[in-house]
Amino acid sequence: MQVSFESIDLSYGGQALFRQLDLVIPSGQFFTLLGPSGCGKTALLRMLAGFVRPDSGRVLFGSENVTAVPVHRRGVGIVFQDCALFPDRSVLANVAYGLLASNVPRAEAAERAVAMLERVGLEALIDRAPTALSGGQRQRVAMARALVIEPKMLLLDEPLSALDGKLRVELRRMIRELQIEAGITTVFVTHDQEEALAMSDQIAVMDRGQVVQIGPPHDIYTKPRTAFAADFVGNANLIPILQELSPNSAGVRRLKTPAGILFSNSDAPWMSGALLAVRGAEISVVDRSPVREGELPGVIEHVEYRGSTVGYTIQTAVGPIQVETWARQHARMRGRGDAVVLEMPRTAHIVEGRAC
Ligand SMILES: Nc1ncnc2c1ncn2[C@@H]1O[C@H](COP(=O)(O)OP(=O)(O)OP(=O)(O)O)[C@@H](O)[C@H]1O
Repeated sequence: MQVSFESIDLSYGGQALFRQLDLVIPSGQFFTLLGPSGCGKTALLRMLAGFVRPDSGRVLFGSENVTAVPVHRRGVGIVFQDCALFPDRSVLANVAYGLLASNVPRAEAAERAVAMLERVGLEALIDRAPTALSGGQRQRVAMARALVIEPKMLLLDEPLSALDGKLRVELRRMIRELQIEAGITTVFVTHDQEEALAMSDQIAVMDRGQVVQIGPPHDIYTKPRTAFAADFVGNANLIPILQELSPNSAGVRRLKTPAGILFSNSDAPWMSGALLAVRGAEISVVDRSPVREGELPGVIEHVEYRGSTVGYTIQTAVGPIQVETWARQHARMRGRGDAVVLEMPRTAHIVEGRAC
């Protein structure tokens, strides 16, 4: 089912959060609202659930206007960060609850709840109370409870943020598999860019009540439109562009920056105030002199060994540049104070100004 927001206005205490916001979430997609705290992602999700009504504008499920339809009549499954399970009922009773509330016969409700609990790997724990489960297990119960009612849409409000590293990765995979199996339109709220990139069909990047870019993860990462999107999704180095010069003989764009001439294959237009967004993982650290076009000299200020990668902060004429290199076993690690040259990638993308 396609979901749309049409000309939404919403203010809190006289402060406008959304002004004429339009957004379409295509049917069957895993669609992520990604942005920093306070940008309005939860408010949009709550509008879909029916907990919040816009001051004006419409929320549509398919072609049906649901703006005034209450929560319990919207037919959506919701998973919150804190699960919100009934603590005094068993896992099975928690999952069967929604079915019984919509008058599914008891035996059928139990059968469907058990099948769903098997699907999330909890069949051995159906008699336990939620208080006797781990955080990850509780989120599995919450997913089972949301999906067992065969909702029209699944809403996920930072469901993984209370969990730690490995478990998060395991659960995000399970959630994505369940979503693909059910083919259900899913709206996922997160401020974690890696989670958004790993799970989504499409990501809407939000900044202060506005959707600044929508696209598949690869497009958002490789072709951010604004400095905000480039920096929020994947921590780009942002370098001011003073002027565009004539391309080199291979047709690669040449951009004048305060630290010399850099290259870019970006198809985005250059305009005053534009920045060059360069991913740290695409920069090579080399020893070379003299420095050529497309390179930046610098001095290593900070080194972070991270196991599979090494992060360097390198001071240059355009300020500190973050670089991430693979830490292969025999690769030479450089040290603080080393003078180096940065080979800047042609994949650097031109973005509109204003960082986070
Ligand atoms: N019930 C409310 N009353 C007043 N202001 C509110 C209310 N709900 C949200 N806001 C404000 O609206 C803005 C957006 O809130 P929202 O919860 O949607 O942000 P968010 O992007 O989900 O952030 P977070 O990641 O911190 O949850 C915030 O500035 C918040 O303070």
